[in-house]
Amino acid sequence: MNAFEIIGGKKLKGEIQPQGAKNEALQIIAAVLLTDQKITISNIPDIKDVNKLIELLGDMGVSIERLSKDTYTFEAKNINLDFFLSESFKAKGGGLRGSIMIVGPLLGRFGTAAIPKPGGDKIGRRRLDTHFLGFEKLGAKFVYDTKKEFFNVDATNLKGAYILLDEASVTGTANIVMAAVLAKGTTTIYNAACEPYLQQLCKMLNRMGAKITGVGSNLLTIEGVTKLGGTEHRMLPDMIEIGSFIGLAAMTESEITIKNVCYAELGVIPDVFKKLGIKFELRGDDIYIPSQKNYVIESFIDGSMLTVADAPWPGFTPDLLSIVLVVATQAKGNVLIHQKMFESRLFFVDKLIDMGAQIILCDPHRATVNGINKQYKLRGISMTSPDIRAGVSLLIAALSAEGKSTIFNIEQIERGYQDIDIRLRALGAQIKRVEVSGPGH
Ligand SMILES: CC(=O)N[C@H]1[C@@H](OP(=O)(O)OP(=O)(O)OC[C@H]2O[C@@H](n3ccc(=O)[nH]c3=O)[C@H](O)[C@@H]2O)O[C@H](CO)[C@@H](O)[C@@H]1O
Ligand SMILES: C=C(OP(=O)(O)O)C(=O)O
Repeated sequence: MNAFEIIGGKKLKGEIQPQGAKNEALQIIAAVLLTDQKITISNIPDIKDVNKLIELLGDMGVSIERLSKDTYTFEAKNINLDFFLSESFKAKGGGLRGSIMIVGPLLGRFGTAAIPKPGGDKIGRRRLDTHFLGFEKLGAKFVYDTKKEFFNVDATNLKGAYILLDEASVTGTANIVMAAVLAKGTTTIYNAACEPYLQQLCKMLNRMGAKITGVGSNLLTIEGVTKLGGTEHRMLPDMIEIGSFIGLAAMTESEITIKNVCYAELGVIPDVFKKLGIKFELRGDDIYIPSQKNYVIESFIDGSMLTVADAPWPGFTPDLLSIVLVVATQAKGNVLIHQKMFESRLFFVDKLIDMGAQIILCDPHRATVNGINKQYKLRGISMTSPDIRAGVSLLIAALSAEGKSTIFNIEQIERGYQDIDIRLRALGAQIKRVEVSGPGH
């Protein structure tokens, strides 16, 4: 096991390039199963979750060639459907959330699919009803083996249908879209998730020959086709990394330029950080954040306390709420953080309280942060990262804190952030990776 040792309290300076988007990569890479033609994908982040999915596809028979650090070709000519019965599939498929998205393409192309209950962060119940109810509407039958925690799905003939999703699930929408593109007839998906990564998926599928309209809205219409072909695709920069770096700059009073952010795709993310009082400017397509000692949280127009809550896109992504929370601890003013989607994503605040932050955890979904306006610095402690975004929030807290912090369980962070220690050191951070034995603190 590895840990990060951080000596905090240093200002950072320089430029940082966000990696390709993790959650886009998982959708896009699963989509290569929809065709026997070659697909070239670039700006793929070199992170644990993505590499696990690529390995899984390789095990299933996809020919994979790595052209450079971030560019691969995939050719899903000969897929070994018997692989689903293997123990190896059970172990690897269950290792990440994104593996669930192989079901839609397999169902669309081969009429059958299986998947162990997928992994991902333990941040509350993470049900899959939307996925399987959608497949059912398209004519598939699914069986869930509760003992083995295994889903089997079969469909001799997928047929287009009207599907009103029970919730705007991101991976659920991606999965149903990927099944529907090869179904017979027209599928309409209402209450579809519509975030940029899903738009990217739909655009790529259209380049492969799919007929999807309504991209970017919550009403998608898909006219099924019989075959899809190859294409090339480039991943967007990771918006969660971009938000994380804005937060990092503010907490550590650093002057940082985040390069090539595709600003138009960031939705309300920049505005939420502005509401925390953080100043930055757009220079070309870079976000420039000057070193700033203090930042003051805005109130609502009527003078009431700011609430930052998550919502399906174009609302604010839940994946950045932990970052907003940590950044607010050093702001001037108060904010209510309302994590509506996930039930257990705020349980890392005890570590921030240990570091000296003033936070009241009101209930599993809400925390009130009393920003201390940098009257004193947080103090370094030893802590364990419970999930990917909490992990990065703790990392940001540690970089701003006085003294030494140790963060255990950094595998959680590294499933989504590429070479994070190396990139932070390039900005002047004192962070080093150390090997530890035992589970940590
Ligand atoms: C691999 C991947 O892409 N993971 C992302 C994906 O997960 P994932 O696709 O698994 O998340 P879903 O969109 O299905 O749902 C996330 C949670 O929000 C709840 N929910 C969802 C929609 C809704 O309208 N109301 C509601 O309450 C769900 O019950 C669930 O608890 O989207 C989540 C929500 O943006 C992100 O946190 C994850 O990082
Ligand atoms: C929760 C996340 O990922 P996953 O859905 O893969 O667990 C995340 O990216 O913040």
